[in-house]
Amino acid sequence: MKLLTGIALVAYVASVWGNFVNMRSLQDNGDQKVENKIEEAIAPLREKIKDLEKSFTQKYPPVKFLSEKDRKRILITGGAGFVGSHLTDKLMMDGHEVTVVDNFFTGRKRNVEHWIGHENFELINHDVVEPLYVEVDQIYHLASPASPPNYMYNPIKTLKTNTIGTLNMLGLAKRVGARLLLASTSEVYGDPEVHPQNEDYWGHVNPIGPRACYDEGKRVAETMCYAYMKQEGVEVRVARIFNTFGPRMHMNDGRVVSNFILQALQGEPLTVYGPGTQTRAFQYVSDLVNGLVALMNSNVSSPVNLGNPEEHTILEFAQLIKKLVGSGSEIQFLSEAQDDPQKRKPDIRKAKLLLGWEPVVPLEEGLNKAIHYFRKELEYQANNQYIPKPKPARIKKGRTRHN
Ligand SMILES: O=C(O)[C@H]1O[C@H](OP(=O)(O)OP(=O)(O)OC[C@H]2O[C@@H](n3ccc(=O)[nH]c3=O)[C@H](O)[C@@H]2O)[C@H](O)[C@@H](O)[C@@H]1O
Repeated sequence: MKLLTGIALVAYVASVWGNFVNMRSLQDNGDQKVENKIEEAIAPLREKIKDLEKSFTQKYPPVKFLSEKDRKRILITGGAGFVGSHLTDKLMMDGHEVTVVDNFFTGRKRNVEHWIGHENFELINHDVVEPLYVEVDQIYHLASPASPPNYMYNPIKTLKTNTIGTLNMLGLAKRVGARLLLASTSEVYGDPEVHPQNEDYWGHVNPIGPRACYDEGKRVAETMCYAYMKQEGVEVRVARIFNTFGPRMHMNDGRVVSNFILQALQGEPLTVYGPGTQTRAFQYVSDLVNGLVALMNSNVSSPVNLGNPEEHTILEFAQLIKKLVGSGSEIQFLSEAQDDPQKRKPDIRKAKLLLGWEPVVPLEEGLNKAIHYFRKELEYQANNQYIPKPKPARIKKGRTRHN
């Protein structure tokens, strides 16, 4: 009896197992088919993703490989601005790790968007007036509006940026043992009584005039650098930057180069402030960037002028831009700007001697590049303007329309 029950039980289990196996294989077949179909459908998508990944990794400008020993972690404050973004390009292409900090007051994401996603690049939306905690080897401290209309727009903020902002960056340099380069300015010489201006000249600045927020802000920023150097042993570099121009200047920058080029391109009058006899010497942005990097990596801790000594009157400059653009614009004389420096030209003997640096881009070549850039910007603006489409008349069903 026991044997019979056992045989019946085995037979029952065998039949249940058989059914189960049959059902599983049917289900497996069904699942397999579904899986195959899904696989077929997503295969082209997989290919597309691969292509996208490829184009994504290929889209960055070429970056040198640097060994751990040579690769530096570099912070650029104001790195999304006009000069900062060109410096970002140079340091990224040289193979360093670059962190850009910008509050986007005058900087723009567009200036550095070609690096977003790169493993060596980081973009932080931050105002240097607040402390910052990052680990870096070098700090290029460029954060500050630089164009007179921009820095006069909110003088208190300009002062805070150049004083509290610089203190914060020096504090960071001290904490992490980084070297800091301050982007100072030819404006520390004010309306100069010495011509050309060398680094030993103490300047002639009106401390309560409209430019003072920037001029005095930068002067005290220099003072802070040397106080941190003497008291705390922070390594500092100070670049006194003279008038600089090039692509990525903001369309509304308000400085003379972008104003004249945009006015000439649009057939509007070129606005000369005063009689146009005041002089400036203009350097192309790539020359400045090379000078900044050379200074940072030198052993020169005292201030160094970086500029192009080719001097022109503003009127000559207006005529040159008109000629290069091929523009029929008039020249319009407006009232003189208050405390406008009457003569400015850098003495760059120190940079030549100690850094082996001098500008190499001729003025007309640089201007042609800037003209090309602004022409494209105007086209970009024209193509991206929002023009609202006329709304179709709303017809409500079931009701008579009264016109
Ligand atoms: O370009 C720069 O890097 C420098 O620009 C400014 O100094 P500024 O020389 O006054 O610069 P601009 O506003 O470009 O003016 C240059 C000259 O052109 C004149 N100008 C400006 C604009 C304009 O439409 N028309 C015009 O005649 C100004 O009155 C001034 O005499 C900043 O104050 C500096 O810190 C900065 O280093």
